[in-house]
Amino acid sequence: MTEAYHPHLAELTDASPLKGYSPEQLESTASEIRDVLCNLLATRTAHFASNLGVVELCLALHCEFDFRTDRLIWDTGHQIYPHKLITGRYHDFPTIRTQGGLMGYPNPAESDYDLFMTGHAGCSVSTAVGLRSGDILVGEPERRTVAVIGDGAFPSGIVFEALNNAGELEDDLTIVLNDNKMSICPRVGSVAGYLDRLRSNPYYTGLKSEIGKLLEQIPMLGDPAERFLAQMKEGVKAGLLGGMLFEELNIRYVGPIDGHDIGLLRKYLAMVRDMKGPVLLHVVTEKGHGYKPAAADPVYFHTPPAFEDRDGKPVTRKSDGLPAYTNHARDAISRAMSADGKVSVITAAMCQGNKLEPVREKFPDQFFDVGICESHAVAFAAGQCKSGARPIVDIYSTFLQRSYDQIFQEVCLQDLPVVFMMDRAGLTGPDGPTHHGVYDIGYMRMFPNMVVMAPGYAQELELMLTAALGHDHPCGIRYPKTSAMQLESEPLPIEIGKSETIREGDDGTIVAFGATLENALAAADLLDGELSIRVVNARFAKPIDVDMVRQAVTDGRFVVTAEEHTQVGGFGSAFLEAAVAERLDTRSIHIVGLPDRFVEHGDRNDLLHQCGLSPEALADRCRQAAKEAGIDHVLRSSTVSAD
Ligand SMILES: Cc1ncc(C[n+]2csc(CCOP(=O)(O)OP(=O)(O)O)c2C)c(N)n1
Ligand SMILES: CC(=O)[C@@H](O)[C@H](O)COP(=O)(O)O
Ligand SMILES: [Mg+2]
Repeated sequence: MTEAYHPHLAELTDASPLKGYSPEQLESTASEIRDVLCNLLATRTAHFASNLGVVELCLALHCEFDFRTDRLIWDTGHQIYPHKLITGRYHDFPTIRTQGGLMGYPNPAESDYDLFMTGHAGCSVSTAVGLRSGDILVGEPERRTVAVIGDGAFPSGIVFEALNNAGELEDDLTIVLNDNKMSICPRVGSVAGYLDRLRSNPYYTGLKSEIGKLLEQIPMLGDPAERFLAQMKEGVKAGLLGGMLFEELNIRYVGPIDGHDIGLLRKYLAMVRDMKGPVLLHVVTEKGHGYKPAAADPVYFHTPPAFEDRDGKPVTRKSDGLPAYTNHARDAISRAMSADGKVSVITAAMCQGNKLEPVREKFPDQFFDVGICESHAVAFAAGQCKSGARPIVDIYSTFLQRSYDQIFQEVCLQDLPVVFMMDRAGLTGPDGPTHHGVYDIGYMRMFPNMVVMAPGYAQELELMLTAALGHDHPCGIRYPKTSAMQLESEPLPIEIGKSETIREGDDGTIVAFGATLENALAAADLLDGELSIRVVNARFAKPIDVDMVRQAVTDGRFVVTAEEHTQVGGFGSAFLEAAVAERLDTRSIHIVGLPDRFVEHGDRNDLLHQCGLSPEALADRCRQAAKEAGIDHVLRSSTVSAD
């Protein structure tokens, strides 16, 4: 990056100099930040529109607070780039979202300015209330606390749990609601409607204080009338001044104010900073502000593919490759909804990520976007199911973790046939540990009645969805963020609890669960001439195909299980449990999955290789297993070469 173009950013080893910047210098710094963001998107996919929208807010916050001691939590954390740029990470910024480089989310390991590594929406107010309470407990009440939460994250249920607590504790707290009318798609729900009404109120330019003064002048009459009038006055005041929802929860409401006017932001941040108790400052911003194409299409520019800007026109490099599993899932869901009007699809604010926009248009009555409210999404699906509908819950594996108790109580305990499409199951790559979906086999297979399956290739996904919709119990189907292999041969029909052998072999077996099948087949090809490897497409983690387990352990000399999931409690564990139940010799079983640690962000294929799941790594694991099993594969290869 050329520092000459970003002189202010280049000098900011921390944010403290900002307090001495003139308005002109702050505006220049804002321009430098936007220039860096555009440069980044020329190199790789990243969060773009959200970051463009908080540039002024970020600068104003760091002018009015000192976050070397004060507390700042950015909800979700995808809009953290300006914060990183002004807190000493400008020079490292080109490494963002690459392995070993900066994370694309807050990361305490990078800077004391980052307090929590986050990527899941909705928790900022809770952690901020906790930070404030903790600072008081440890005798550091001088530390101020700020949570910045977007209007998409705001309806998350946990936010109202936090407001409920904050209103009672009455600890000093600043909540900045960044309202840009957008989640990833346009925001949904009645909270969105309420915020629209608040936005329609005149900007907080002092007019409200005039109204307040006017109301105070209304004369009080006798007792009964006085009480009525007092209530009416409060009602009129709240109605005129807005924010009644918050004021009623004992959270002071201030706003809405223009979130791109640094001077105005500073004025009101200074005001709310010194107010007693919890205060919500409603800030109105434009997602994508400062780059016209992003402001015009903030959905596309939420995390756009890398693009070159040519005279204000973004030109994206053409993406090649086979359609992603997500495309096949969307098409299968669409066909299922077309075939049966009782089939619904429920997304939790990920219509774009789930590629469901065409489904939303084609089946408006069967499509439900509940916002970033995954717990509600699952309980809502259970309710639909109970009524005889057939809901498909289309939620990323990692975000579905938020619904753990509803999957247990509202779905599995009731044995309701909800279908869970767990997208992004596996390593998501640059998004890193907050987004890797690597625990779902573990958390889903523990519940009685649940079926857990995974397609190993494109055609299998629709077969599995059809089987799930025809199954009268809960089902989870997991698939990763990658293109889907096309299988040349005709797939076997799906039979619950049955696997399929894709390739025969005598020395050992790779049992692949899900999309790892592609690399397992490639590994077997690499071993041709050395080892004869059988490859099984497991299809089910629960119920696991016990006959397959028995055959794999007894026919060959070793078994390698492969899954894009933590080794702890995943498919390999299920395989072992079945082998033990069958009293098989488990010494020949090798489990390949993710290690019991948080896998960092990076290129997905690099991470797969480092975790032993690339074709090369799986082939090496088979060589090691063969050696342990006493198969002298080197001899075999020399035998082969002797022919
Ligand atoms: C629990 C959870 N569900 C879904 C997501 C996916 N997600 C990331 S950002 C986003 C939209 C956030 O909207 P908002 O809070 O308004 O922030 P903005 O991008 O508008 O600044 C969503 C749905 C997530 N990060 N966490
Ligand atoms: C911040 C967030 O959670 C989303 O923007 C997420 O990064 C989207 O992931 P995909 O790009 O895989 O849809
Ligand atoms: Mg928003």
